[in-house]
Amino acid sequence: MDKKIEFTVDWLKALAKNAGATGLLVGVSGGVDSALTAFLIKKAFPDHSLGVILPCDSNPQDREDALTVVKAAKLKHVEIDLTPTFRTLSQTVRQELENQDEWNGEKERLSLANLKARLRMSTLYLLAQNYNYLVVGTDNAAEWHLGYFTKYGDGGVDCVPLANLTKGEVRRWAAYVGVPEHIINKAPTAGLWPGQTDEEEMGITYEMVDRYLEGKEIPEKDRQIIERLHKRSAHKRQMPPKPPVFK
Ligand SMILES: Nc1ncnc2c1ncn2[C@@H]1O[C@H](COP(=O)(O)OP(=O)(O)OC[C@H]2O[C@@H]([n+]3cccc(C(=O)O)c3)[C@H](O)[C@@H]2O)[C@@H](O)[C@H]1O
Ligand SMILES: Nc1ncnc2c1ncn2[C@@H]1O[C@H](COP(=O)(O)OP(=O)(O)OP(=O)(O)O)[C@@H](O)[C@H]1O
Ligand SMILES: [Mg+2]
Repeated sequence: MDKKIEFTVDWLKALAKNAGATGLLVGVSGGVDSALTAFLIKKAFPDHSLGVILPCDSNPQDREDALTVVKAAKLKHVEIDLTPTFRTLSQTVRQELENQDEWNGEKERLSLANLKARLRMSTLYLLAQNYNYLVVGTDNAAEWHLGYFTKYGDGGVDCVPLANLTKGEVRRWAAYVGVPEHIINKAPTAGLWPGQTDEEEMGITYEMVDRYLEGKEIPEKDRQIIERLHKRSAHKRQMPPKPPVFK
């Protein structure tokens, strides 16, 4: 594991160097994926790495956990509360569409959740240019394969160092580098609405997705869920399509 971690840290260093960037930053949520990423960027750039805590109508415990992570990683951090921005923008759009009787209440939870992820992305890029850093993503292999991320939200990043790691591997690497145990054992959540958990929303457990990605046998119904989510999210793993040249 030591060698694999070193390989990933070297990869991050080379990526930044080739881009002319002087360091790396990551949004730190209090979950294990960003915790591991926080430790990796600190290893890559001990003096030029930044953790960014971005509460957005969030559970206050997430902020506490994020502070625990940056402290454990000895990572410099900034905190920017996006709650007022989120409320202003969402209420402005909602009011305008309600005036035209076009606000889709059924889509409200998801559309506003994705807005939170995209406000975080915009904030991370503002900071990235300020510091001349790259934005490091936190998607693991399961999230990447299923498309369980917001397009141009948490999916809008400069690199995805954990994209080959199953959730189990993320937890093992996290334990190895020193992420606090209660962060590793938390139920994975996007934290986009109260009570949200990844496994409930995806309709499948990480254990099953990991087994599938490792080429092991899984029940047929789970395989179907994975393949349906993978197919449906193909557009998120590609550049936007353009029409063929008209002749
Ligand atoms: N075939 C296609 N070709 C090109 N574009 C296509 C498309 N189908 C949809 N689209 C576009 O994509 C949009 C839908 O994609 P998107 O906006 O991502 O939205 P969607 O996939 O519906 O939702 C994002 C999911 O990721 C989860 N999430 C988000 C953020 C963080 C985390 C976490 O684990 O922390 C999880 C979130 O809870 C939710 O389940 C559509 O509104 C449309 O604009
Ligand atoms: N409150 C937040 N502050 C800063 N970044 C955040 C916040 N919430 C989410 N993010 C960013 O969005 C990413 C996607 O969240 P995701 O839930 O997949 O990862 P995680 O919280 O690190 O781990 P887990 O999946 O186990 O909850 C986070 O890793 C982080 O980079
Ligand atoms: Mg999370």
